[in-house]
Amino acid sequence: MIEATLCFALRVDATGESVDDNQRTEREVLLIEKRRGLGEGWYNGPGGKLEAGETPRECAIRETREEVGLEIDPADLEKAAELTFTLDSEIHTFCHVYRTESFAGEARPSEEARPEWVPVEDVPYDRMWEDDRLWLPGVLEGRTVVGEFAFEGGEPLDEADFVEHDLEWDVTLEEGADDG
Ligand SMILES: Nc1nc2c([nH]c(=O)n2[C@H]2C[C@H](O)[C@@H](COP(=O)(O)OP(=O)(O)OP(=O)(O)O)O2)c(=O)[nH]1
Repeated sequence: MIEATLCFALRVDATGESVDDNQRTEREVLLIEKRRGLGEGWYNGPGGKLEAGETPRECAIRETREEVGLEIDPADLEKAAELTFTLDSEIHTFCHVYRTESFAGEARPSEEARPEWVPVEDVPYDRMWEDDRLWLPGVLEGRTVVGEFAFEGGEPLDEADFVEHDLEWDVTLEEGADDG
């Protein structure tokens, strides 16, 4: 089983667009266009596989730094979801999902990722993993979720068929003892 992470950074953008002379503010999420590996060409949050000895929280922070150059304090990461992806009835990947509204630095591209701030209302679900439209909107609203997503058709996971899912919302997500 692969253990992996995703990290969704959120900010409020004052667009300055006037609606009846009121300044409109818009929440934005930092997505990446993945340049290689699993999910290449699709949008996702920064993230990736845990390295040996690393906690999920440390992994989410490292991957966000490596892929887009933002620095996040561990205390500012909020656990938002735990997602299990099965492939042909076996657990393929367990993914820890975090969100944060506090970070330092400006997003910059890397070999793995092209970052893009996207209005939360305009997330390009048609260019993402098929299951994301089921859980990411709630996560971006601040909810928590535990989900299981079944894929069939053999490796690689991103070419398999998404066949069924189960979601439990607004759960308390326990942090592991080493994932403080
Ligand atoms: N949003 C979303 N992300 C997913 C799904 N399934 C899935 O594995 N992921 C994530 C978990 C990981 O963050 C990422 C895959 O890990 P990765 O980016 O390290 O994979 P890779 O093959 O590119 O590995 P590497 O070469 O960088 O080592 O994709 C899904 O259905 N939706």
